[in-house]
Amino acid sequence: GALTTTFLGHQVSNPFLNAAGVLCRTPEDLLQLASSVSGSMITKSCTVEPREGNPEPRYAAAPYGSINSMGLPNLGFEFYKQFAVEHRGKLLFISVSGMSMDENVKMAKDLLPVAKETGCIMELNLSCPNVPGKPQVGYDFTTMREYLQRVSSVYDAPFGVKLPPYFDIAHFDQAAAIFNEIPQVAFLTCVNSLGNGLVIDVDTETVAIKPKDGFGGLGGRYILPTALANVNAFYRRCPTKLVVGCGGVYSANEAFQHILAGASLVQVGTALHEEGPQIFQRVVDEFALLMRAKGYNTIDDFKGKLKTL
Ligand SMILES: O=C(O)c1[nH]c(=O)[nH]c(=O)c1I
Repeated sequence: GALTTTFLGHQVSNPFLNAAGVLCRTPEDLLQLASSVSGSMITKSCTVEPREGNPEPRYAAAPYGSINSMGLPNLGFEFYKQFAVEHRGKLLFISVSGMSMDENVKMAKDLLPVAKETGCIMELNLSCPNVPGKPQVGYDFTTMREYLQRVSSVYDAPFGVKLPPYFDIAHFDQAAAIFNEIPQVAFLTCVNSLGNGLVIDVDTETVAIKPKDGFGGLGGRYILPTALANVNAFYRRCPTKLVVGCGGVYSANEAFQHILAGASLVQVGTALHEEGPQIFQRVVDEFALLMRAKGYNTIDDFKGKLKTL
C-alpha cells in the first residue's frame, strides 16, 4: 500500500509504532501491539534485573499531554530477549537502558546473536530522565561517546540511539559529531520525554505524580515543536543515518510533520496510552487520505522535503 516503507532493509506496512515504554512492558501489552495495525513495535526499555519502578501514581494525563516518572519498571532483559526469539511477524525493536555502561555492554553482547538470527533491532536508550541518581547519558557528551564506542565494539550490527531533546544548536552539532563517528549507529530516535517538567492541579494545589516531588518527563502536545526540531536537526547533520520521530503524534497531521522533517518511522506515545492500540488503524486511515489529497504515492515522495523560507 501507499504507506509501505522499508527501514534498515525491513519492509513495514506503515511507518507507525509505539514509543518505547508505552503498552510494551508485559506479555499482554506486547500481544496487543503485535495484533494492532502498527507497522512495527518496540519493547519497554530494559535492565538486566527486573525492576518494580517508582511508586504510583507515576503517570498522569495532563491538559496538553502527559507526565511520567515510571522509574524504568520492566520484566528484565532475559524476558524481552526471549520475546524477540519467539516473536514472529512485524519488525521488532528492543529498547535497552542499562543502569551502567557495563550493563548496556552486557545486554548488547547478549542481544547480538538474537538480532542477527531474528532481525530485531536494538534501540539504546540514553535518555531516561526518571531514575533518581541516574543522570541522562544523552546530556553528557563525553560519557555518551564512551557508551557508544563501547557498545559498538561488541555489537557489530546496526542499532539506534533514543535521544533526549536538545535545545541548543551547539548541542545538535556536538551530538551529531559523536554519532557520525560511529558507523553502527544506524538511526537516531528523537525525542524522549522532555525531562523533569511539573504539572500542577490548581483545585487540589497538588502535583500530578508521586515520584520526585511531581517532577517527570513530559509527552504529548507539549513537545511536538521540540520533537520536530530534533528530528530535523539530526536529519540535516547525519545524512548517513536514519531518524525515527517521536513526540506529539496524535494523528496523521503530526506524523506527516515528522516525516517532512526527516523521520523514516514515527513513534506514538502519549496518544497511544490515552486512546489504545486502535489509534494505529485511525492514523493509518487518516494518513492514506492525507497522502492521496496531496498526490503522494510513497513516503519517499515527501520524506525530509520540508521547505524553508
Ligand atoms: O520512567 C521511565 O521508565 C521512562 N520514562 C520516560 O519518559 N522515558 C524513558 O526513557 C523512561 I526508561
